[in-house]
Amino acid sequence: MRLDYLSIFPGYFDVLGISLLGKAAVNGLVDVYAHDLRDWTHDRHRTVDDTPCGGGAGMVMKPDPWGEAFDEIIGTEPDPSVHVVFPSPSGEPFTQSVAHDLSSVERIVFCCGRYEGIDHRVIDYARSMWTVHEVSLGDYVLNGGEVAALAITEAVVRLVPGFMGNPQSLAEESFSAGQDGLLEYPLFTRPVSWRGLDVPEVLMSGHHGRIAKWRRDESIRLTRERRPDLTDSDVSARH
Ligand SMILES: COC(=O)c1cc2cc(CO)sc2[nH]1
Repeated sequence: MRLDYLSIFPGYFDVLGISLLGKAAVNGLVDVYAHDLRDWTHDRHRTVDDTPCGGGAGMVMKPDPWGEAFDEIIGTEPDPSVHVVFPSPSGEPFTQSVAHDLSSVERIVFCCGRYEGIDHRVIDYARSMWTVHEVSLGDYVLNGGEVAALAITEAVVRLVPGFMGNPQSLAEESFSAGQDGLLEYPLFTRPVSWRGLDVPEVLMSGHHGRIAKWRRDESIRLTRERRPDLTDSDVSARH
């Protein structure tokens, strides 16, 4: 998998050389390239923004540098196998399902906006050439797309076959298919007693059936308490 990042702050992506992602990059599972959008400007100030047409506060990212960067980094011919991701507060929700879909593609280009956002024609042009995902991580404001791109990257790359040491750990996570859309149950390890707090006895019983039931019940309880939106009618009936 090749990952490209287009940003006026490419340094954000130095972190991808660390930990698991670093290992994946080393063993050739993932190739990471960060690019400074200003490399495709031609004026002395390396200008990437301008005032919004129609007025309004702030600045908008000019389309020209993006187009020239696309030409050099991706190419000038349409190719639906290239997936271009625009993190955006007005995007579609980024979910584990989207992460799963992206984990099997060969190439992802992340376009990180700053200022008030990117001239919309950049997104329209990208849609005419590649497979585009405008995705939101949630209903909150960031100053740019870089942090969102890092979060999306981690969610996607950890699902790439061969990336995680123990694939079984993927199966039991919140939001993974195996959990029926429920939140993950509470986790415990040794010591059994810690600062007057004990591991639930059932988890030390060695009784696998009782342990599985306790975990399921906890997942249902947590989901009902914290994420009623996830417990739609038939799911709650099933539990
Ligand atoms: C100029 O701001 C951006 O490009 C921008 C991208 C994103 C993604 C967010 C979380 O979904 S908030 C946000 N702002």
